[in-house]
Amino acid sequence: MKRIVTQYLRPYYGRMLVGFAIKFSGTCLDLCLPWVLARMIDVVIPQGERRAIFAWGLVMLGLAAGAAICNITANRMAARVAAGSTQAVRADLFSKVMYLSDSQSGELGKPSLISRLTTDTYNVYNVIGRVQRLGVRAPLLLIGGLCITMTLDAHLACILLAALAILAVVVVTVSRRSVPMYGQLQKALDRLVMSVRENIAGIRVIKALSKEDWEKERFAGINDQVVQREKAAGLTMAVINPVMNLVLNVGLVAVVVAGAYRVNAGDTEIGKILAFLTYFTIILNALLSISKMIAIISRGIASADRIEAVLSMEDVLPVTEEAEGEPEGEPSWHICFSHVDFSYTPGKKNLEDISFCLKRGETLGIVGATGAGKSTLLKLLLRFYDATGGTVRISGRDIRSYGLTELREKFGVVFQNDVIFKDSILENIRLRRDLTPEAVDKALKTAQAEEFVRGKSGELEEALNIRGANLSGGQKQRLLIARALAGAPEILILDDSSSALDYRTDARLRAALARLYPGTTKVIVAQRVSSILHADRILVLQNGRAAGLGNHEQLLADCEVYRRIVRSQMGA
Ligand SMILES: Nc1ncnc2c1ncn2[C@@H]1O[C@H](COP(=O)(O)OP(=O)(O)OP(=O)(O)O)[C@@H](O)[C@H]1O
Repeated sequence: MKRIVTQYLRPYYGRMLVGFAIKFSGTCLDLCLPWVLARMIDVVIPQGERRAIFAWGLVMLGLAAGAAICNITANRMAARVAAGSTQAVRADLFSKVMYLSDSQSGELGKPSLISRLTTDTYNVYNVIGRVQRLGVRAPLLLIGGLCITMTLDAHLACILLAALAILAVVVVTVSRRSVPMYGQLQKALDRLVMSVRENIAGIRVIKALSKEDWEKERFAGINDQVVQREKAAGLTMAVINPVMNLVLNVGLVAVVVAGAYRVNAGDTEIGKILAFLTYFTIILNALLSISKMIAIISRGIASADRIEAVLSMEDVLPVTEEAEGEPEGEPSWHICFSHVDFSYTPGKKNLEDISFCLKRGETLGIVGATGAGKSTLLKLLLRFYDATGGTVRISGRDIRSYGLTELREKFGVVFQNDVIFKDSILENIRLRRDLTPEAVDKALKTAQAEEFVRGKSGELEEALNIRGANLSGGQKQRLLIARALAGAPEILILDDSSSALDYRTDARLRAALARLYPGTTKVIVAQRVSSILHADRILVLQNGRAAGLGNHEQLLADCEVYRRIVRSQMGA
């Protein structure tokens, strides 16, 4: 919570101080009202002077109106501060999430990141608002009310103190039990979000394998856990209100009975008893508000800690100077991997001693069995991860010496199962970039997407469904390739992204790429040998190691793994 208070609330310190002062004034006015009422009944009305009664009536009206104006003003200021500061927290958290490395977001988990951005920021909003609205008011009503009741009638105040003690014990006991319960509930909700996300994303697979019942059972288990925890927390909290009402009513009866005796004995007056009853209600409600505030604060602190854990994550991909004494790479090579090793987890090398270089405009094809490390190699090139050994260079410079934005601007990328947004075809290609219509047309033409885009309605403005649900697999791939090409990238990366194209379209795509983007260096991962057959260099990966590097003919002559792949796909 420290960072929220010192960083995000700092711009609002002044406004919050003014808000607290206004709230303080409004609460003081509220506290004066019952005292003035007592004076009216005990002193002013018995004197029978109309003007005095009228004047005191006006005082009461003024107090009530002043209190209302102050409280409304302070509450509105509080709402603005809570909304403004939470907006800043959410914006920073969102941009931090955008820049987290793959390993960091994998460690936290996507569902947890989603709840940090949604539920947790909402909890923080609630705390900031609630503390401003009640942080001054409730304690002031409690302490101020107690002081006034002491001066009104110390004997009756003892009844109030006894009721307060009982209520304090109940509130503390219940809060101690319920606060950890809400923590547990939040964790169960995280699991629920994760399950929903997985199920919705994989709904087709679930249907295809007729696993609906199994998934329903699994979901019911998680749902049940949420319900149990909600119930446990709810049932515990359910004690507070009825006990509070019971204590309040018994206390009021005791005050009325004791008060009646004292009025009869001439020790006090009716007005004071009436004022006392009002203070009694005010004080017990203040205590209840404080207990609720404590519950909201503890939930908010847990949420703020989860948010701060993300915000304070170290940058694991810092930009470095070129290492001292390290020879600059040969700038005539556009991309150069030199003895690159990489492990996702210590102890197991997922890539080992990978070396290859490409000139500007050349094409590298990468083939290998599933899990051989093809996508991992691309992730190192894009610097989603840093190599654990060796160097990756672009234009002779270690990629770690580029700023991440500068580096990634060089690329046009299509990953496996990339995302189509719920937007028009044009926006899906442009992605808020400042592209000329000619660049978009050229990309569409190269990606062989023009005919189906124009064929659909002739309009690039046509809206697409979320995840491109109204497109076929091949159409989606062509659109994604057009998106990657539209920015005229220095390097084009295609990760198994023409697999859904028929052979003729795939061949036309390769020919157009060579003709229209001759200066773009292409790195193409493909399961189909035909897609990379004509590449200047082909890297054959096997269990993270290079089993062969060369063009098609060289590999056919020298590389048994490649020969096997070709034989299995194209026959002898
Ligand atoms: N985030 C990750 N954390 C840990 N291990 C991973 C991670 N991603 C991939 N791996 C492992 O690294 C190895 C290489 O994976 P990679 O995705 O690079 O294979 P690939 O050749 O692209 O496979 P495919 O053709 O199936 O896409 C695999 O053994 C995989 O289990």
